[in-house]
Amino acid sequence: MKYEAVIGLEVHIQLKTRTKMFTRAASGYGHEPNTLTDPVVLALPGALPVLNKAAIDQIIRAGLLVNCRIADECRWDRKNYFYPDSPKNYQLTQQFAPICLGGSVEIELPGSARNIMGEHKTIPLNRIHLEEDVGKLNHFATESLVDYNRAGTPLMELVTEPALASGDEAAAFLTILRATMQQGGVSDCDMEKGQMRCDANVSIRPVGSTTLGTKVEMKNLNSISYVRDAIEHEIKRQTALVEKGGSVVQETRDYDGLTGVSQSLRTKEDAHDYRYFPDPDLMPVHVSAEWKNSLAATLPERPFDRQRRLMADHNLPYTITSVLIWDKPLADYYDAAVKLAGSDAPALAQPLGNWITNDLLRELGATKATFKEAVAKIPPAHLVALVKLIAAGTLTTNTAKEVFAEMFATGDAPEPIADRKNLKAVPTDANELEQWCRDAIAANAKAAEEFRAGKESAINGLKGPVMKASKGKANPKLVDETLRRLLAE
Ligand SMILES: Nc1ncnc2c1ncn2[C@@H]1O[C@H](COP(=O)(O)OP(=O)(O)OP(=O)(O)O)[C@@H](O)[C@H]1O
Ligand SMILES: [Mg+2]
Ligand SMILES: [Mg+2]
Repeated sequence: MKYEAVIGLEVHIQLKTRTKMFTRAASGYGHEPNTLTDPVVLALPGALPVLNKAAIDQIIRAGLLVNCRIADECRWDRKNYFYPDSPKNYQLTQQFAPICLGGSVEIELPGSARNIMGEHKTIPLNRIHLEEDVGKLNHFATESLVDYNRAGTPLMELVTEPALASGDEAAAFLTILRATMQQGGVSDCDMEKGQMRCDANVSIRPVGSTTLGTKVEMKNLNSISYVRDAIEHEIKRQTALVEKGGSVVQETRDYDGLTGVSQSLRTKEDAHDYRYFPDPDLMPVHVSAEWKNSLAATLPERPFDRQRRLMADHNLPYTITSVLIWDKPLADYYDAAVKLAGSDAPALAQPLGNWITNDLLRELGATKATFKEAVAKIPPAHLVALVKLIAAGTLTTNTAKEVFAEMFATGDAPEPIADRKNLKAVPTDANELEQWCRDAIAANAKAAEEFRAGKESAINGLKGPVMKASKGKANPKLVDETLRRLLAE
């Protein structure tokens, strides 16, 4: 029998807010242990929570970015359990009335080659709710110490429907989700800092079956490639088990990304009973249409929407757009440049894309400069000016590269650089140019003949001698035009 995998993800993302969810204590990472605390975070007797509106703003923005319906009202529940990372023995969450309902995420699967767009699929979501993060246990040789700095940080939990089919799909999902939330300013989603964490639920079923198999939840997956590996590993483990006549037991497993080995953490028998109940200290939150709309107005274009627009409006190839859309400042730079190109945009849109995704990024990599520093050196207007000089034939691709390097080094505009380095094609006397062209045709009768017979590339054999006669200073565009005119005579 053939089996297929069914996967559902639970993704926790820390929301970017200045302070914690129910108190004024600061949110942050990398501080001295237990310095970002106060009586509310530590759950000292008598401390009462006060909701941070910024956390609700952020989760509404997150929900709108992934097409959720925003509930008119959401409420708070206590999820009760004892563990030393939680100072108050319960976690505030939204079990029964979450703020974001449904929704979907568009993913792109890997294409057949790097330069070919992969298939797009829509993954339905179940909900997104808000909860508070817990503290962190640090284990040493003989003791464990708890750091409550993370406790109380606003944390969204996004839950997908069981609708993904492979580790690759899960990786594609997390990749676009991370970019969308980063670009929307919802979170930095740095997985190494624990700002984005994922649990993967995996089951298998016979191909064609519509009922779900028993799921296993894989926890502690702290990179996208570990999620992909853990899922593939778990699909193999379950398939082998079932093929041997065994059956999958519902359990939580821990996957070690370094060794690629998983082990059972707990099975269904000791599954938690969290004794959820409404929190008596917090009021329900009402979300008005005005509140929602004002947040919707602050959202950026989503990456795949942007890609479709760039391809449709500027005829950009997939290879260029698939570099731009993952990096908002880079794509914004491109948009700014095209806007400045004005009526020349149709001709310059693609060269601009090439210069940004090839030359600018190469220079960034080579100099280890930040993008901000690069933009300070080469503002979009300077790049547009450079591309215009090439289009006009004043610079050749080669001389433009030299100018570009100097632009990056000095922050100067291209024109003065081309002047002082004497790189501009010199406006040649039309008669002189025509004479050089006539000489080249006469001296290379064979190439001329071939061109006239339809061999387009033969004209290059005539351009060389003309450029040589001009000592490299002739305007290549004019040379091309003049040669064609004379050859047509
Ligand atoms: N049979 C199944 N096979 C694969 N995935 C499943 C299956 N049934 C449910 N899932 C997925 O498991 C996840 C369940 O997450 P949810 O947060 O609702 O519950 P939970 O894991 O029990 O709760 P907790 O937040 O306490 O871990 C969802 O992503 C869902 O799509
Ligand atoms: Mg969950
Ligand atoms: Mg779970």
